[in-house]
Amino acid sequence: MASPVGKKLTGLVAATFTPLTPEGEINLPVIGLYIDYLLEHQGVRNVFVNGTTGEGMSLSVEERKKLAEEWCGKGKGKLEQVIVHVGCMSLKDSQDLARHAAEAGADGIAAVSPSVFKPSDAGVLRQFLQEVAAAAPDLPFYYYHIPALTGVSLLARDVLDGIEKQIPSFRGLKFSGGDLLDFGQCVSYCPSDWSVLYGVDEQLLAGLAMGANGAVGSTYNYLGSRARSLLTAFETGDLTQARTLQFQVQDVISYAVKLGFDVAVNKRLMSEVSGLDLGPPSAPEALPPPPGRLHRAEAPRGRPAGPVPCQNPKRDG
Ligand SMILES: CC(=O)N[C@H](C=O)[C@@H](O)[C@H](O)[C@H](O)CO
Ligand SMILES: CC(=O)C(=O)O
Repeated sequence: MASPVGKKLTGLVAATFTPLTPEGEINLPVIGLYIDYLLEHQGVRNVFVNGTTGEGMSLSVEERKKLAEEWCGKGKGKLEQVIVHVGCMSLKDSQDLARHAAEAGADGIAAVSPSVFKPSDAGVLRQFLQEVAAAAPDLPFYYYHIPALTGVSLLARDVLDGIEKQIPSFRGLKFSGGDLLDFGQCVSYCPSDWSVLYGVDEQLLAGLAMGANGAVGSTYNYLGSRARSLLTAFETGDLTQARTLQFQVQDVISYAVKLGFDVAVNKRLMSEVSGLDLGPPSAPEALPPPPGRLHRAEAPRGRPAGPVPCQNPKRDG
Protein backbone atom coordinates (compact mmCIF):
# COMPACT_ATOMS: atom_id res chain seq x y z
CA MET A 1 0.00 0.00 0.00
CA ALA A 2 1.54 3.27 -1.07
CA SER A 3 2.12 5.63 1.78
CA PRO A 4 0.62 8.99 0.92
CA VAL A 5 2.99 11.84 0.67
CA GLY A 6 1.66 15.31 0.99
CA LYS A 7 2.58 18.53 2.60
CA LYS A 8 2.46 18.42 6.39
CA LEU A 9 -0.68 20.14 7.59
CA THR A 10 0.26 23.08 9.81
CA GLY A 11 -1.05 26.49 10.79
CA LEU A 12 -4.72 27.35 10.86
CA VAL A 13 -7.47 25.20 9.43
CA ALA A 14 -11.01 26.60 9.34
CA ALA A 15 -13.68 24.03 10.20
CA THR A 16 -16.19 25.26 7.67
CA PHE A 17 -19.89 25.93 8.13
CA THR A 18 -22.29 24.47 5.59
CA PRO A 19 -24.15 27.15 3.66
CA LEU A 20 -27.86 26.33 3.54
CA THR A 21 -30.78 28.02 1.81
CA PRO A 22 -33.67 29.23 3.99
CA GLU A 23 -35.40 25.98 2.99
CA GLY A 24 -32.52 23.95 4.40
CA GLU A 25 -30.97 22.84 1.09
CA ILE A 26 -27.19 23.01 0.65
CA ASN A 27 -26.25 26.31 -0.97
CA LEU A 28 -23.27 25.46 -3.17
CA PRO A 29 -22.79 28.84 -4.92
CA VAL A 30 -21.77 30.41 -1.58
CA ILE A 31 -18.70 28.19 -1.32
CA GLY A 32 -16.58 30.00 -3.92
CA LEU A 33 -17.26 33.28 -2.12
CA TYR A 34 -16.54 31.63 1.22
CA ILE A 35 -13.12 30.47 -0.01
CA ASP A 36 -12.27 33.97 -1.23
CA TYR A 37 -13.37 35.41 2.11
CA LEU A 38 -11.15 33.03 4.09
CA LEU A 39 -8.16 33.79 1.89
CA GLU A 40 -8.61 37.52 1.55
CA HIS A 41 -9.97 38.53 4.94
CA GLN A 42 -8.69 35.90 7.34
CA GLY A 43 -5.54 34.64 5.60
CA VAL A 44 -6.71 31.06 6.25
CA ARG A 45 -5.60 28.62 3.55
CA ASN A 46 -6.75 25.25 4.89
CA VAL A 47 -10.26 23.95 5.47
CA PHE A 48 -11.84 21.04 7.28
CA VAL A 49 -15.13 20.27 5.54
CA ASN A 50 -18.22 18.37 6.77
CA GLY A 51 -16.99 18.14 10.35
CA THR A 52 -18.95 19.11 13.43
CA THR A 53 -19.05 22.81 12.54
CA GLY A 54 -20.21 21.83 9.05
CA GLU A 55 -22.90 19.62 10.62
CA GLY A 56 -21.61 16.73 8.54
CA MET A 57 -23.31 14.15 10.71
CA SER A 58 -26.69 15.85 10.11
CA LEU A 59 -26.31 15.83 6.33
CA SER A 60 -27.03 13.04 3.89
CA VAL A 61 -24.16 11.20 2.21
CA GLU A 62 -25.25 12.75 -1.10
CA GLU A 63 -25.13 16.26 0.37
CA ARG A 64 -21.72 15.59 1.89
CA LYS A 65 -20.40 14.44 -1.48
CA LYS A 66 -21.67 17.55 -3.26
CA LEU A 67 -20.13 19.76 -0.60
CA ALA A 68 -16.79 17.95 -0.77
CA GLU A 69 -16.76 18.30 -4.58
CA GLU A 70 -17.51 22.01 -4.39
CA TRP A 71 -14.87 22.75 -1.74
CA CYS A 72 -12.23 20.70 -3.59
CA GLY A 73 -13.20 22.07 -7.01
CA LYS A 74 -13.45 25.74 -6.05
CA GLY A 75 -10.48 25.51 -3.69
CA LYS A 76 -8.16 24.05 -6.33
CA GLY A 77 -5.20 26.36 -6.92
CA LYS A 78 -6.41 28.64 -4.13
CA LEU A 79 -6.53 26.72 -0.87
CA GLU A 80 -3.50 24.82 0.38
CA GLN A 81 -5.35 21.83 1.79
CA VAL A 82 -8.94 20.64 1.82
CA ILE A 83 -9.47 17.97 4.47
CA VAL A 84 -12.80 16.18 4.13
CA HIS A 85 -14.34 14.68 7.24
CA VAL A 86 -15.89 11.32 6.37
CA GLY A 87 -16.88 9.99 9.79
CA CYS A 88 -20.40 8.50 10.09
CA MET A 89 -22.22 6.01 12.25
CA SER A 90 -22.05 3.61 9.32
CA LEU A 91 -18.67 2.18 8.32
CA LYS A 92 -19.90 1.66 4.75
CA ASP A 93 -21.00 5.28 4.42
CA SER A 94 -17.64 6.41 5.81
CA GLN A 95 -15.80 4.25 3.30
CA ASP A 96 -18.01 5.52 0.49
CA LEU A 97 -17.25 9.11 1.52
CA ALA A 98 -13.53 8.35 1.82
CA ARG A 99 -13.41 6.92 -1.72
CA HIS A 100 -15.40 9.86 -2.97
CA ALA A 101 -13.07 12.36 -1.27
CA ALA A 102 -10.13 10.77 -3.09
CA GLU A 103 -11.94 11.10 -6.42
CA ALA A 104 -12.92 14.68 -5.65
CA GLY A 105 -9.29 15.64 -5.09
CA ALA A 106 -9.20 16.12 -1.32
CA ASP A 107 -5.81 16.55 0.32
CA GLY A 108 -6.72 14.39 3.28
CA ILE A 109 -9.58 12.77 5.15
CA ALA A 110 -10.50 12.56 8.80
CA ALA A 111 -12.98 10.62 10.90
CA VAL A 112 -14.52 10.83 14.35
CA SER A 113 -15.46 7.80 16.36
CA PRO A 114 -18.96 6.39 15.90
CA SER A 115 -20.92 7.70 18.84
CA VAL A 116 -24.19 5.83 19.28
CA PHE A 117 -22.77 2.33 19.50
CA LYS A 118 -19.44 3.37 20.93
CA PRO A 119 -16.20 1.43 20.56
CA SER A 120 -15.54 -0.52 23.72
CA ASP A 121 -11.82 0.15 23.71
CA ALA A 122 -9.09 1.91 21.75
CA GLY A 123 -8.33 -1.17 19.68
CA VAL A 124 -11.90 -1.36 18.43
CA LEU A 125 -11.83 2.31 17.42
CA ARG A 126 -8.46 1.85 15.70
CA GLN A 127 -9.94 -1.02 13.71
CA PHE A 128 -12.85 1.17 12.61
CA LEU A 129 -10.45 3.96 11.58
CA GLN A 130 -8.31 1.44 9.71
CA GLU A 131 -11.25 0.23 7.68
CA VAL A 132 -12.24 3.79 6.80
CA ALA A 133 -8.70 4.82 5.89
CA ALA A 134 -8.21 1.71 3.75
CA ALA A 135 -10.97 2.90 1.41
CA ALA A 136 -8.71 5.81 0.36
CA PRO A 137 -5.19 4.51 1.05
CA ASP A 138 -3.48 7.28 -0.92
CA LEU A 139 -4.94 10.09 1.17
CA PRO A 140 -3.42 11.27 4.46
CA PHE A 141 -5.74 10.17 7.24
CA TYR A 142 -6.41 12.03 10.51
CA TYR A 143 -8.26 10.91 13.60
CA TYR A 144 -10.69 13.52 14.91
CA HIS A 145 -10.84 13.32 18.71
CA ILE A 146 -13.81 15.22 20.20
CA PRO A 147 -14.93 13.36 23.32
CA ALA A 148 -17.38 16.04 24.47
CA LEU A 149 -19.47 15.51 21.34
CA THR A 150 -18.99 11.80 20.68
CA GLY A 151 -19.19 10.76 24.31
CA VAL A 152 -16.26 8.44 23.55
CA SER A 153 -13.91 9.09 26.43
CA LEU A 154 -11.02 6.92 25.29
CA LEU A 155 -7.63 8.60 25.59
CA ALA A 156 -6.41 9.78 22.19
CA ARG A 157 -2.95 8.52 23.10
CA ASP A 158 -4.38 5.01 23.45
CA VAL A 159 -6.03 5.30 20.05
CA LEU A 160 -2.64 6.24 18.54
CA ASP A 161 -0.87 3.25 19.99
CA GLY A 162 0.68 1.36 17.06
CA ILE A 163 -1.72 3.04 14.62
CA GLU A 164 1.06 3.54 12.06
CA LYS A 165 1.26 -0.24 11.67
CA GLN A 166 -2.45 -0.54 11.02
CA ILE A 167 -2.92 2.62 8.95
CA PRO A 168 0.06 3.39 6.71
CA SER A 169 -1.67 6.59 5.60
CA PHE A 170 -2.06 7.90 9.16
CA ARG A 171 -0.76 11.45 9.42
CA GLY A 172 -2.01 12.82 12.71
CA LEU A 173 -4.97 13.95 14.69
CA LYS A 174 -7.23 16.81 15.49
CA PHE A 175 -7.56 17.00 19.25
CA SER A 176 -10.64 18.85 20.51
CA GLY A 177 -10.48 18.47 24.23
CA GLY A 178 -9.04 20.10 27.31
CA ASP A 179 -7.00 17.16 28.59
CA LEU A 180 -3.51 18.52 28.05
CA LEU A 181 -1.93 15.45 29.64
CA ASP A 182 -3.46 13.28 26.92
CA PHE A 183 -2.64 15.92 24.29
CA GLY A 184 1.00 16.13 25.40
CA GLN A 185 1.24 12.35 25.29
CA CYS A 186 -0.04 12.44 21.70
CA VAL A 187 2.52 15.10 20.74
CA SER A 188 5.31 13.08 22.24
CA TYR A 189 4.13 9.89 20.45
CA CYS A 190 3.76 11.42 16.98
CA PRO A 191 6.68 11.41 14.55
CA SER A 192 7.70 14.79 13.21
CA ASP A 193 6.00 14.33 9.83
CA TRP A 194 2.56 13.91 11.43
CA SER A 195 0.33 16.83 12.33
CA VAL A 196 -1.01 17.29 15.81
CA LEU A 197 -3.71 19.91 15.54
CA TYR A 198 -5.38 21.50 18.52
CA GLY A 199 -9.13 22.13 18.45
CA VAL A 200 -10.12 24.21 21.45
CA ASP A 201 -9.75 27.67 20.01
CA GLU A 202 -10.12 29.49 23.35
CA GLN A 203 -7.00 27.77 24.68
CA LEU A 204 -4.91 27.48 21.53
CA LEU A 205 -1.90 29.01 23.25
CA ALA A 206 -1.83 26.15 25.75
CA GLY A 207 -1.97 23.68 22.85
CA LEU A 208 0.91 25.47 21.12
CA ALA A 209 2.97 25.43 24.31
CA MET A 210 2.41 21.69 24.46
CA GLY A 211 3.63 21.27 20.88
CA ALA A 212 0.65 21.58 18.52
CA ASN A 213 1.62 21.96 14.86
CA GLY A 214 -1.48 23.96 14.12
CA ALA A 215 -5.16 24.23 14.89
CA VAL A 216 -8.51 23.26 13.41
CA GLY A 217 -11.45 25.27 14.67
CA SER A 218 -14.76 26.88 13.96
CA THR A 219 -13.77 30.35 15.08
CA TYR A 220 -10.90 30.58 12.58
CA ASN A 221 -13.63 31.31 10.04
CA TYR A 222 -14.06 34.76 11.54
CA LEU A 223 -11.16 35.17 13.97
CA GLY A 224 -8.54 33.64 11.66
CA SER A 225 -6.61 36.82 11.21
CA ARG A 226 -6.25 37.32 14.95
CA ALA A 227 -5.39 33.68 15.55
CA ARG A 228 -2.71 33.87 12.85
CA SER A 229 -1.16 36.81 14.70
CA LEU A 230 -1.27 34.68 17.84
CA LEU A 231 0.62 31.88 16.04
CA THR A 232 3.21 34.35 14.79
CA ALA A 233 3.66 35.88 18.25
CA PHE A 234 4.14 32.41 19.71
CA GLU A 235 6.60 31.39 17.00
CA THR A 236 8.68 34.53 17.53
CA GLY A 237 8.71 33.98 21.28
CA ASP A 238 6.54 36.99 22.13
CA LEU A 239 4.43 35.31 24.79
CA THR A 240 3.02 38.59 26.11
CA GLN A 241 1.58 39.42 22.72
CA ALA A 242 0.41 35.83 22.16
CA ARG A 243 -1.44 35.97 25.49
CA THR A 244 -3.02 39.33 24.66
CA LEU A 245 -4.32 37.92 21.38
CA GLN A 246 -5.55 34.75 23.08
CA PHE A 247 -7.44 36.87 25.62
CA GLN A 248 -9.11 38.76 22.75
CA VAL A 249 -10.19 35.47 21.18
CA GLN A 250 -11.44 34.36 24.59
CA ASP A 251 -13.49 37.56 24.95
CA VAL A 252 -15.32 36.83 21.71
CA ILE A 253 -15.88 33.17 22.57
CA SER A 254 -17.06 34.03 26.12
CA TYR A 255 -19.54 36.45 24.59
CA ALA A 256 -20.75 33.75 22.20
CA VAL A 257 -21.05 31.28 25.08
CA LYS A 258 -23.41 33.71 26.83
CA LEU A 259 -25.58 33.59 23.70
CA GLY A 260 -25.70 29.79 23.98
CA PHE A 261 -22.81 28.99 21.65
CA ASP A 262 -24.14 26.22 19.41
CA VAL A 263 -23.82 25.83 15.65
CA ALA A 264 -26.75 28.22 15.17
CA VAL A 265 -25.08 31.04 17.10
CA ASN A 266 -21.67 30.26 15.64
CA LYS A 267 -23.00 30.24 12.08
CA ARG A 268 -24.83 33.47 12.69
CA LEU A 269 -21.64 35.09 14.00
CA MET A 270 -19.82 34.02 10.84
CA SER A 271 -22.62 35.34 8.61
CA GLU A 272 -22.56 38.68 10.40
CA VAL A 273 -18.80 39.09 10.46
CA SER A 274 -18.23 37.90 6.89
CA GLY A 275 -21.37 39.15 5.18
CA LEU A 276 -21.77 35.69 3.62
CA ASP A 277 -25.29 34.30 3.63
CA LEU A 278 -24.79 30.95 5.33
CA GLY A 279 -28.44 30.43 6.18
CA PRO A 280 -29.94 28.55 9.11
CA PRO A 281 -28.31 25.62 10.85
CA SER A 282 -29.34 22.14 9.89
CA ALA A 283 -32.00 20.65 12.17
CA PRO A 284 -32.19 20.12 15.07
CA GLU A 285 -29.65 22.01 17.16
CA ALA A 286 -31.27 25.46 17.14
CA LEU A 287 -34.34 26.38 19.18
CA PRO A 288 -36.78 23.58 20.00
CA PRO A 289 -38.81 22.65 16.95
CA PRO A 290 -42.50 23.43 16.73
CA PRO A 291 -44.78 20.61 17.84
CA GLY A 292 -45.16 17.93 15.23
CA ARG A 293 -42.58 16.58 12.86
CA LEU A 294 -39.22 18.20 12.56
CA HIS A 295 -38.43 19.04 9.01
CA ARG A 296 -35.57 21.21 7.85
CA ALA A 297 -37.90 23.69 6.18
CA GLU A 298 -39.74 24.12 9.46
CA ALA A 299 -36.66 24.24 11.63
CA PRO A 300 -36.22 27.60 13.31
CA ARG A 301 -33.53 29.94 12.15
CA GLY A 302 -30.49 30.64 14.26
CA ARG A 303 -30.96 33.13 17.04
CA PRO A 304 -29.71 36.62 16.28
CA ALA A 305 -26.24 36.95 17.68
CA GLY A 306 -26.30 40.67 18.32
CA PRO A 307 -23.22 42.82 17.89
CA VAL A 308 -19.90 41.03 17.78
CA PRO A 309 -17.34 42.53 20.16
CA CYS A 310 -14.48 42.45 17.71
CA GLN A 311 -13.50 44.54 14.76
CA ASN A 312 -15.23 43.66 11.56
CA PRO A 313 -12.66 42.16 9.21
CA LYS A 314 -14.80 43.33 6.29
CA ARG A 315 -13.83 46.86 7.21
CA ASP A 316 -10.38 46.63 8.74
CA GLY A 317 -8.96 43.22 7.75
C1 LIG B 1 -17.21 21.57 20.01
C2 LIG B 1 -16.64 22.23 18.80
O1 LIG B 1 -17.33 22.48 17.83
N1 LIG B 1 -15.37 22.50 18.83
C3 LIG B 1 -14.69 23.21 17.78
C4 LIG B 1 -13.67 22.35 17.16
O2 LIG B 1 -13.44 21.25 17.51
C5 LIG B 1 -14.03 24.47 18.29
O3 LIG B 1 -13.54 25.18 17.19
C6 LIG B 1 -14.98 25.30 19.10
O4 LIG B 1 -16.08 25.67 18.30
C7 LIG B 1 -14.32 26.54 19.65
O5 LIG B 1 -13.18 26.17 20.36
C8 LIG B 1 -15.24 27.34 20.53
O6 LIG B 1 -15.56 26.63 21.69
C1 LIG C 1 -13.70 22.04 14.71
C2 LIG C 1 -13.78 20.97 13.75
O1 LIG C 1 -12.82 20.37 13.38
C3 LIG C 1 -15.06 20.67 13.23
O2 LIG C 1 -15.96 21.45 13.40
O3 LIG C 1 -15.22 19.64 12.62
